[in-house]
Amino acid sequence: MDEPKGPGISGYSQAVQNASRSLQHCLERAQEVVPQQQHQETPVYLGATAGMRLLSLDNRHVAMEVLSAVENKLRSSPFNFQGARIITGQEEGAYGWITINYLLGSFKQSGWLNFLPKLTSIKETVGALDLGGASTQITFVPEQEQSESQENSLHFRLYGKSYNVYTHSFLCYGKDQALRMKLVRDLQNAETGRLQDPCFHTGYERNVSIRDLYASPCTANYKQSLAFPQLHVVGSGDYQACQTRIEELFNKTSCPYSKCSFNGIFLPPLQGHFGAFSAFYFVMNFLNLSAESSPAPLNSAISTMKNFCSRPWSEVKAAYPQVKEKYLSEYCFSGTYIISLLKTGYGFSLETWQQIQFLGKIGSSDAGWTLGYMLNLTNMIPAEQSLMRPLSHAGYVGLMVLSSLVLVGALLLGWCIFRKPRCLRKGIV
Ligand SMILES: Nc1nc2c(ncn2[C@@H]2O[C@H](COP(=O)(O)OP(=O)(O)OP(=O)(O)O)[C@@H](O)[C@H]2O)c(=O)[nH]1
Repeated sequence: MDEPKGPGISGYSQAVQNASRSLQHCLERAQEVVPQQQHQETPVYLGATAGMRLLSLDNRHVAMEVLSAVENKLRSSPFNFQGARIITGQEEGAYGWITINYLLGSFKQSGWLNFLPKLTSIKETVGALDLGGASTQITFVPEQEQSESQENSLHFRLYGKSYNVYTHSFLCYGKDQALRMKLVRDLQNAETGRLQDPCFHTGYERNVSIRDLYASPCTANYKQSLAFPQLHVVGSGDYQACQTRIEELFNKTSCPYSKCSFNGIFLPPLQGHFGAFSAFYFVMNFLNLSAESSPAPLNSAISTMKNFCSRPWSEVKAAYPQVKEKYLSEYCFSGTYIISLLKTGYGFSLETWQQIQFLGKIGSSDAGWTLGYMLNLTNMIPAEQSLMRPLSHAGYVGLMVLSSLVLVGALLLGWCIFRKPRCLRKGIV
């Protein structure tokens, strides 16, 4: 779910209306895709993510109202509605990891092997990097089984194999909330309502309501009374300066563990390949930095960003008339944020950057937490590997013929024994 607007009845009712509209759209689409005779038996679950976690922190009552409005709508749909809830950051990380490894066939060493040769030639599971609007998750199987931080460790038993998984969800570090956090930090030194921002293109201007900016729990701590009600953001298109400001969001000063990502959060050494999806993919794909076979090296990603951020807004707008202005205007910030998060936040190096693959879909399925959520709720992934290997078509036909022969033989034997004792005497059997 996209993040809700800040407090104030109008902001919240707007959020409820938006949620209701998106849901209506989803339901209409689902009714087209699922054959009508299967509507009643098709289970529907709703999981809400960090936008709703933030709303719940800010105003639990309103968050529950939003959920119950959504529930009512789903209950009146023709589908078999099973429940709506806000999932935790840990769950979001875990389900994203389950989704991509399920689709890549890492649990059973089969699946969409031909679609992603780089990731699917790997025998181990693949780590998951998810970037939303309000939170971001990193999940992978570290080399060391013992975790220094229990709150970051999960244990799964899937298809007869045990997995000790590291996961962390950074609330407020989704790209929309990160932009808000950057803006309120920039505002701390501002004397007027005009802010020069290197993360937007030159010639780009945007007004941001100060009230909205401080409305999120991610920015509330920075709240100060300002003489102006609006912030006037003016782009200056400078990747390096933008990166410097973004990096201030990652506090690397103290770490109570042997190794941390940022803000004192434990992070074991990065291990193996990673699939990066959701906004990681939307942004890197737009910037042509997501090629499946060989994603651009970190250095070329940085030069692409330098070049892109320095382009005047009028030129960018003219070059991409089909892209929504909200997304287009923020690609400079978002691309820079992604590089900083991966490099400075998580510590990907020039070498380990090459282990990341930006994924939109795997086969025909979206990479994201939702499939993993459904697989879990519908018990589609067994804890133990089935002892019987599934039969091939030829094996199945052979088995059917053999069973038929045994059945006929048994009937014949029964008939001989109970009805025609002379069969035995004549030595038929
Ligand atoms: N460029 C681009 N951005 C998109 C698109 N769809 C969504 N986004 C943005 O990508 C970010 C992630 O969106 P979602 O994947 O819906 O994630 P979310 O529900 O906000 O995730 P949480 O933070 O966990 O709540 C948000 O900032 C969206 O505004 C798209 O088609 N193109």
